[in-house]
Amino acid sequence: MDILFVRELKVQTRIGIYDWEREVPQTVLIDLEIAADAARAAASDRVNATINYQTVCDRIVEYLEATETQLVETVAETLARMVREDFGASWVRVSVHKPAAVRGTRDVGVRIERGTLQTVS
Ligand SMILES: Nc1nc2c(c(=O)[nH]1)N=C([C@H](O)[C@@H](O)CO)CN2
Repeated sequence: MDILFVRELKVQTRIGIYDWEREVPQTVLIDLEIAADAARAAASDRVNATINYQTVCDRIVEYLEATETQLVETVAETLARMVREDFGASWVRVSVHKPAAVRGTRDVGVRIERGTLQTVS
């Protein structure tokens, strides 16, 4: 199976386990890997034959800018469900990074995989 990817989509969202943390939006970075049939898309050279990664990014930004959550896990699960249910992906890997959220680190976060990645023999 082929993979569409998005690296370091930068979004402002209210996130954190402390009330003070969610008073102002902070930056999160989203990485996505989405199973998609690149050969089918290439055969027609039409974006409607595949998942439009611009549309996926727009949806994620719209959602996260409007929402408030405590955990990076909640964001990851929500985005994984969105990509699978709304965009028809059979498998997705989602990483949510919080840069500089913990002193002494570059970033912290979570990476999850949901669905089934079909391999072609
Ligand atoms: N497993 C998690 N641990 C923590 C999270 C989280 O989202 N998942 N969040 C925090 C704080 O919000 C942190 O980013 C700043 O202290 C701590 N632990």
